[in-house]
Amino acid sequence: MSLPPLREVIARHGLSASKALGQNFLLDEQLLDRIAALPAKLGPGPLDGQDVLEIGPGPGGLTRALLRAGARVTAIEMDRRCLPALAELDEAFPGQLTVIEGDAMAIDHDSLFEGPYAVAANLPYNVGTALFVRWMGAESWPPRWTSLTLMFQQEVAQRIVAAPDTGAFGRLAVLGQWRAEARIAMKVHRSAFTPPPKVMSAVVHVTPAAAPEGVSMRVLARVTEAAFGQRRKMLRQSLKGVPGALEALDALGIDPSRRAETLTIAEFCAVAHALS
Ligand SMILES: C[S@@+](CC[C@H](N)C(=O)[O-])C[C@H]1O[C@@H](n2cnc3c(N)ncnc32)[C@H](O)[C@@H]1O
Repeated sequence: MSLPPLREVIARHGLSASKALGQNFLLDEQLLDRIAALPAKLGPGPLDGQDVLEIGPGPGGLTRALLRAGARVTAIEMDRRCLPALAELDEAFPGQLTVIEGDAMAIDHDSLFEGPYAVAANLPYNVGTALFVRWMGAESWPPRWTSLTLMFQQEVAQRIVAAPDTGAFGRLAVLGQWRAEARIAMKVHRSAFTPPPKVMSAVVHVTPAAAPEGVSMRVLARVTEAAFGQRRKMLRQSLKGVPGALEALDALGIDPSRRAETLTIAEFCAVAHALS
């Protein structure tokens, strides 16, 4: 069925963008359909008939693209002004949409679904990074989510997919890549948003991969936090406060005069394995 243009939905429901809620809306439906198609293109597969968690649907641009792709969408939105617009989508796609009013940071996402689910979101920067850390930091692996399709500021997206020996390589890269495939699937110009943000954006697509044996997430987080907390220092200095870390470097033949950003993710995992 044909839906009214998003611009009209926003005007009719008085959804002036709130800065405090990080609202920059996407209105280009072709772009939104391309984002919703990423799980089909890059894995794990088409969304048709699948459960999808969307955070921050706002006026529902990405939501309608996900619904068009045949997904069963559970959407968490903090701004109650958006609920009537989302109710219209529920009418247009009966039985496919559940809207939860609330703060996505305060909700246990796994408890919303009986089985696996994909995640899709265009989120404000601070909440997006915090949720990413939470999704990637799960103690048990593979996680219940099957993919993450997330809009970030381009600079954050680059930190997530960064390779060693680059300025962008740090804790987010290790977190995003040590047991997952993370890539920039699409760059999105700031002019695609209403209102346009100051910086460019990019969609990151993540699928879980096998976790290396015997590496504890907690220990890996401790090591990367210490190493990148003083990224300009040599490891012998930055890892001094992590019990056993310097001995682990020695046993693994990792030169302690190297700096954190020169270590590969496999080397970080080897250090964490030795300490786990
Ligand atoms: C960048 S806008 C994107 C809106 C829409 N998905 C789009 O692409 O046009 C971010 C949305 O997230 C919502 N939001 C912000 N913080 C949130 C939170 N902690 N939990 C749930 N929704 C949140 C905002 O109200 C807003 O609707």
